[in-house]
Amino acid sequence: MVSKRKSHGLDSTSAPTKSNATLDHAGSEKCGISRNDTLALCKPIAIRLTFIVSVVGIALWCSGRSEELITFVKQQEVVIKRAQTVPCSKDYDLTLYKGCAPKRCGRVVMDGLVTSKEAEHLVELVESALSYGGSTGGASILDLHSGAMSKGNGFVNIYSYLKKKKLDQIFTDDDFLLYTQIKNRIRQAIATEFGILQENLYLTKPTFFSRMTNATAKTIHDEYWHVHVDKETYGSFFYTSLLYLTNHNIDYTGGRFIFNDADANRTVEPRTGRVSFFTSGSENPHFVEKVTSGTRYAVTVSFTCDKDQAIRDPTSEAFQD
Ligand SMILES: O=C(O)CCC(=O)C(=O)O
Ligand SMILES: [Fe+2]
Repeated sequence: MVSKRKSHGLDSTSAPTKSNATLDHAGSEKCGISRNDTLALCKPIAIRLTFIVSVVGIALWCSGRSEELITFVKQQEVVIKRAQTVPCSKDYDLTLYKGCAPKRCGRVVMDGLVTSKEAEHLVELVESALSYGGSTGGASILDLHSGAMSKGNGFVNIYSYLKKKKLDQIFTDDDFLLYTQIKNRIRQAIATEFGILQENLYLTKPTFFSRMTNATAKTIHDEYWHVHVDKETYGSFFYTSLLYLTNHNIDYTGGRFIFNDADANRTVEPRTGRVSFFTSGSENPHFVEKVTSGTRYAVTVSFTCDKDQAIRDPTSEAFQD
């Protein structure tokens, strides 16, 4: 998606100059005719190209999307809080979910919620799980709650997989406790920032670790770079949070998180321990830029206002099922 949108950008800005230059050159060489004739021949092509470029430009303008790239938070910065309010979509039922659905929408980035040590511990945890699996393509997930883990071109249940292979379960009670403590800190921060009671916010599924690389996608599950709206993609989400476990431009290149706003693309550059959270409706369409080298780790932890969509905190009970 990134590359697609970027190529649109080229079409609408630099393409006219580029195309005309190519035409001048290739046209006269190929035709083997005089410069005047070449100009006459190339004119209709140039007109056609100008037309195509204008249509693409108008289409972009009509879609209300711009190619401008604004850095919302840089990797090197340490931010206590950076917030942006955006007008809410109509995706929320404020009557049914009074006191929880957002009356004010937006996005917030905080660096003080999770320590580097905690983030590093989570990387070890996900790495040890994925050593038993991992996607053949560029995106692997591990869902602590359901046990779903990418393996090859599909998924296995990590808990039953280890049991079947008579291997020790790799997560301890302390690992689950750490996950729950972090989840509670994020839930508190979301509740404070959006002016709601944290008791009304429930953890919902899927909640998963992700590992992204530049490996060629083998299935649709590897294509993490498409613009999407979490409320549409996952159904139950009201508030999405992302905890970054590694650093953009240090541990990997590419892989920035991008809000695809009407006036610009706004990037959040991942940093170890950085938490980014936002309302999950269509006011916050987003995608992850393709990773170009290295490995990107993150955790998606999301919340719903719908009690029926609540899940319990993952615990070692998962092994017993
Ligand atoms: O990892 C990220 O930065 C974003 C992931 C995402 O968009 C999602 O889990 O829905
Ligand atoms: Fe998302």
